[in-house]
Amino acid sequence: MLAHAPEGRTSTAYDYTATAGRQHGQETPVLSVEGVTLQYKTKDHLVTATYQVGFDVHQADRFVLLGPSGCGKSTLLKGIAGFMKPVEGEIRLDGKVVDRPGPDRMMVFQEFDQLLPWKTVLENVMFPMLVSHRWGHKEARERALAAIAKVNLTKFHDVHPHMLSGGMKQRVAIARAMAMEPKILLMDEPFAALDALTRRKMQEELLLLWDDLRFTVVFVTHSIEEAIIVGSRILVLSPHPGQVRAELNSHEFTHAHQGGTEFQSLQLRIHEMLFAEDFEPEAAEVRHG
Ligand SMILES: Nc1ncnc2c1ncn2[C@@H]1O[C@H](COP(=O)(O)OP(=O)(O)OP(=O)(O)O)[C@@H](O)[C@H]1O
Repeated sequence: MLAHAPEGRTSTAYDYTATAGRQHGQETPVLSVEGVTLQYKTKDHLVTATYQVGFDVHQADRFVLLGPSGCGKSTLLKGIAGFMKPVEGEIRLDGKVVDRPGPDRMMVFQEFDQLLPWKTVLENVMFPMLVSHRWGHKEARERALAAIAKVNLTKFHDVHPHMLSGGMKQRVAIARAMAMEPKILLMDEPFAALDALTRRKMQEELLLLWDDLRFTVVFVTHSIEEAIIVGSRILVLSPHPGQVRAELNSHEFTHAHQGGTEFQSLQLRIHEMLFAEDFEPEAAEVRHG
């Protein structure tokens, strides 16, 4: 079956479900989003960005929020990060309601200018560690150097961001976030502005890093292909305002499967879910919220 059925129910089509995501049993999720509606109040309008969205993210999930432009993916990340409070529902991290930002949730953005231009790579990676006061200078330096080595930038630790390519800057941003040992890494279309080859390389590197460290990540994208490759689980959101259409497992797909029959069927199926005007979610595919 294609979809993950939260209550143990099953659905039709493809069998992509027997995954780690399903073996958590009673384990408390790292992140739990329940019936979350997020709104923006502007001078003239009330914009509902997401409507009653619900999902659980477990330890070591690579959880992808996938949906068309404007469906509220970034807004959901802002809610998880604690920058926005839901008008309805609840977001919990390790069981505690999220009501403010914290160093346990580190964000990596699409923008290349998320690094401080006047600081070197090493100083950039050390910066949040020093600000958080969780580590002293010496330890922060050691941790930063280790994180920089993990993303293969040791030779560049002393240079300033303007000397780096877009992909290298993203690796620094990832190293900076990982060095903080967040409970959850939040990535908002981190590779969208990269050229196709660099994007693919970055996806591969992220998966290698995950193989090594098994961190928990929520990854936003509007690319179906990227969602299938990067994600172990995919939450498919409807167009604006974002509502859950399905929750799928895709942990076994890598770049090597691209173009294969199963990969293509999953791509097509997700495409239908995303864009069919008269989409009727199968009961077992819907994650209520
Ligand atoms: N600061 C804001 N004030 C008012 N409305 C906003 C604001 N930010 C986003 N919105 C609206 O909320 C909705 C969701 O936006 P959001 O950026 O979360 O979507 P998205 O799925 O991340 O889109 P994209 O893939 O294009 O980045 C959109 O209708 C958008 O216009």
